[in-house]
Amino acid sequence: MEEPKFSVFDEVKLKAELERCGIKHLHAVAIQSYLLAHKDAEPHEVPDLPKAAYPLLRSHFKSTTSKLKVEHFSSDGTTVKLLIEMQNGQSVESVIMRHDATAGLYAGGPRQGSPRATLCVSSQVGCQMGCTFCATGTMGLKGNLSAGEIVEQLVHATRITPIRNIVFMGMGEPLNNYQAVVQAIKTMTGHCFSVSPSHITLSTVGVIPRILSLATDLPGVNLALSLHAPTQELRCQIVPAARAYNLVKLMAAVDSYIGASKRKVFIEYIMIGDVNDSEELAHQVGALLQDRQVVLNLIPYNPTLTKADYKASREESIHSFQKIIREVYNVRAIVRREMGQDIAGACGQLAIGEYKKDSSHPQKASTDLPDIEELFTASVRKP
Ligand SMILES: C[S@@+](CC[C@H](N)C(=O)[O-])C[C@H]1O[C@@H](n2cnc3c(N)ncnc32)[C@H](O)[C@@H]1O
Ligand code: SF4
Repeated sequence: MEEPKFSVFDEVKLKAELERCGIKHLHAVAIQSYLLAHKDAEPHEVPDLPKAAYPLLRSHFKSTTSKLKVEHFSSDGTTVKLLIEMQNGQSVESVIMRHDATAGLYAGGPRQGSPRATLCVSSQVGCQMGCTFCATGTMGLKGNLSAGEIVEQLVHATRITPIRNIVFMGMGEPLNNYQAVVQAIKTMTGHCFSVSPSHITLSTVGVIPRILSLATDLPGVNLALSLHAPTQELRCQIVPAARAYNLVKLMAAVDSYIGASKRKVFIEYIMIGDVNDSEELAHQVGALLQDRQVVLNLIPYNPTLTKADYKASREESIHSFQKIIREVYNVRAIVRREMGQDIAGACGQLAIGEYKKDSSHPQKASTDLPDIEELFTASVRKP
């Protein structure tokens, strides 16, 4: 079998290989930048690159180790889902959401700055946490992505449209692939991509020991906690990982994170009809979150092919839940507008193969990409 190549967007590996050849670190950035701009470049085309690097890079010098296979467009033209195949044959999905059409996104806040897009990246193939409402959870864990493979999702997306915000809310639990995620974020915020740390949000189901190290390892990056229930008992029913990570300890970890990072934390709460959306639970959520530096995001449940017989909360239930939390407990609470549901590209709908929700929507091969305006209006223009 062919030896796997390392991704040149895995900065740590690239620098180590260059160092072995006695070549300076700064060339790593030159190589990455050139490959970002020139998909099919050759080593000798990179300006000022020492000749000694050519043989080393020739074997690794593909713009990406992964391939963009398919894009799906949402019918309203705001969302594009990318299917990306790794060199080992496994695939993940990433989703681009057009920022100026997005309300309630985390990183960078809604409608700020230029109309750039938000990219939702995957950190694992599948996920071992098994949340009862999540399509990715039904897959189990198939593998971890390398730092380079995580960054390459940004490379593919950037070739389609400039990306302003990145959310780790695709497939996988980022804190279960900690080293690779930390390394990937360092590369994304480094000289080649220059994404602002405050425009990156990492979402976790609550892996306590890693939450505690995040403030030190990724200062300036936003944290979102998928809470979904205000009591240990209910949380265990819908989020199996809660059995290992007790709610009292989890909230203590969030407090430590807020203290160390001096940043507010986003709390995600999926709204499942007749499961966790009663007024009584709204009071419990309010009581749990009041006096903490948090913003609550209520996420209407997106239909998935999980075993559980869930339905989305009714709109009235979501609004009375939100009202109680805001007005009785003075906690900031936002209802997140979901994008890309019709292409199974919304939160929790990402899955591969037989785990996938059917989507009979416009698809396109990876070659011949349209420009950005065409891309985002392609589906609405179709007859
Ligand atoms: C897919 S997860 C990935 C990040 C991380 N594993 C986590 O759970 O936070 C991103 C967000 O999607 C939410 N989610 C999962 N399944 C969902 C569904 N069916 N409908 C709405 N949101 C869902 C999760 O709760 C989480 O807040
Ligand atoms: S919600 Fe997050 S942690 Fe839970 S199964 Fe899905 S990806 Fe994994």
